[in-house]
Amino acid sequence: MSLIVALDTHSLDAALAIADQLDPTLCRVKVGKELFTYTGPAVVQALHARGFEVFLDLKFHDIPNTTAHAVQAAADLGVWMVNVHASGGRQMMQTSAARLKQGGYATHLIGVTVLTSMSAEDLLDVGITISPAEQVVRLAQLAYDSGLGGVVCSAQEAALLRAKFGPEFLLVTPGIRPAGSNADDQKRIVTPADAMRQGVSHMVVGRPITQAASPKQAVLDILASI
Ligand SMILES: O=c1ccn([C@@H]2O[C@H](COP(=O)(O)O)[C@@H](O)[C@H]2O)c(=O)[nH]1
Repeated sequence: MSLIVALDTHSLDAALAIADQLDPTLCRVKVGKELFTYTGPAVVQALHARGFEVFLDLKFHDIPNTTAHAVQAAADLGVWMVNVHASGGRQMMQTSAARLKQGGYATHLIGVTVLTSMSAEDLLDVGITISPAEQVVRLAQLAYDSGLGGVVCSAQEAALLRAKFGPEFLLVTPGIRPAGSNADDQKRIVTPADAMRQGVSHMVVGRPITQAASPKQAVLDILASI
């Protein structure tokens, strides 16, 4: 199991101020839509220069051709991991996975299942009448069949997916909250220790680390708790 710190900040300087308190041998970092939209590839290059492996969390969701080219563009930046929305469908995921394979890229491609900010009620609003866990399994199966190496899900669904897809399938889980910390906008939350027990491969933690008085100590505390 490894830790990924979500650097959700509004500038290169703000992101690097946090990254410079972290140890690339203890965690990876995640660059998401906010930071990447402000900085572009410069932040990825700066993080690589500091020795971090980067998960570029842009959650691509478009027609197959566009998505596959975007995935390749991410891989050309040398990122460790990139993702697409599994709800973009089989052809979109297959085309993207094939592009990485043909290009010989080492970048991991994973599929977002159901956002950890969504509950059963939220799914109903968008016309999905099954539970979050059932929808996660459905989309994870599609991602698996389409040749992706793993999924983004909540650790609440991790044990189910681990049993179904085996030890190599990557289970990347945001919505991690150390006991007693604020859930913020996350709805399917799990503590680091429980996530570990459920068999996740990578846990993603943002605000509990980036907004801590000492991000470095917050990382150490999470690692000590698992
Ligand atoms: O289902 C998902 C997919 C992605 N995320 C991203 O993870 C981090 C979580 O940050 P916290 O501050 O720990 O809540 C954030 O960058 C999200 O964009 C997610 O939360 N859920």
